[in-house]
Amino acid sequence: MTSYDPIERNLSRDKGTDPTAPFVVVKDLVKHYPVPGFPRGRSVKSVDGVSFTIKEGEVLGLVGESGCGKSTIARVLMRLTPPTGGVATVDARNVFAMKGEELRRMRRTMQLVFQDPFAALDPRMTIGESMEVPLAQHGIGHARERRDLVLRMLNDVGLDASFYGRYPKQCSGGQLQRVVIGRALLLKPWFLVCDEPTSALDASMRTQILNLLMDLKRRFSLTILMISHDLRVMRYMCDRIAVMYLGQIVEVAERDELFEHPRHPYTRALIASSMLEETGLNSSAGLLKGEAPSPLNPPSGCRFHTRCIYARQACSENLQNLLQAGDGHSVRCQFWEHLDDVSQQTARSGDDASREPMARAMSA
Ligand SMILES: Nc1ncnc2c1ncn2[C@@H]1O[C@H](COP(=O)(O)OP(=O)(O)OP(=O)(O)O)[C@@H](O)[C@H]1O
Repeated sequence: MTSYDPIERNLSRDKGTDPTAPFVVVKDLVKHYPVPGFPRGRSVKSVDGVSFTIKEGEVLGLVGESGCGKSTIARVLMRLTPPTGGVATVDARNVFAMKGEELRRMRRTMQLVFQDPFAALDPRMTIGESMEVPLAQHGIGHARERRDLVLRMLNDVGLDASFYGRYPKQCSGGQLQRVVIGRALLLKPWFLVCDEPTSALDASMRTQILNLLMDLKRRFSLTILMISHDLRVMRYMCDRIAVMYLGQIVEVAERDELFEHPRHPYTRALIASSMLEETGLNSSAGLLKGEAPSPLNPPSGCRFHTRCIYARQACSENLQNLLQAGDGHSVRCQFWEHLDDVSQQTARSGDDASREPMARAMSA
């Protein structure tokens, strides 16, 4: 067993990496799940050509409706399931090419925090035992040292030493999420992927856990990919936000830029929906036409065109690329520059009641 060196992480980060390069680079990521019983080539296109970067110390948000592929990106990045295509590098190391000892070390530096802390912990093990498992798996410290590290980490995540001997059923959801976050941080990761870390918690707990994550990010110098369907979480936590729709990113921008000048109709609908929800109005009324199409057979052209109130004929015909829209803003909509005019006309005309809530929310 090697003794645990808390600065080992920083030493290995310094080896020959360009400090100005993005820390995480994901390029053309594809994950298709074959459908059993269907002819070859028929597959669920869960992630279909996703690219993004994350700077060191940055929190990038990934937001979109349920089923758009957010968790799949997390699982592929963590090597829990193989990609169908694309490249991902973390600290200039090709994550998908790693094998053996290199892969084992990579797993230590990239950690995933899941949505449901109850499912993430073994109910038969005490909190202390569960937290010590990854330390033992990675050969960190002796039994006594591991116990000390866990007790220190419990304190770091705001729990007292009595939690060491408790079982999960003796803890609340918020306390268990603190345990799960602490367990991930014990391995001193560089990169934390948080997949809906607060969606199983009530509103007051949610804020506490988000505050804790922000505090730990600073203290542990973390780079974070924050996954959520909740734009309020994104606004609170993230430096930049990528919006996903049906396996693709439709817009990426700095947080304030995204909320103040959303350029993709889907982002606009999501923001309007979130604002209506906050004011207690029916958040789904009139904002998006119909249901999201199946990822088994995504629409041609712009995938959002079947639900877009601004869609034109060309939207179903042309393959959409992510275009630079200025100010570090990228958008996958060829008509984005006209959208402000169109929303104003829609708000003025008032001829379609179903569009009014969106127009009102947009101009608020
Ligand atoms: N193992 C699998 N086999 C087949 N299809 C899958 C598999 N895992 C996910 N999918 C499909 O891939 C699509 C994306 O799922 P994913 O869980 O990544 O979405 P999500 O945005 O994270 O949604 P949620 O927030 O509900 O988890 C969905 O249509 C889902 O049914």
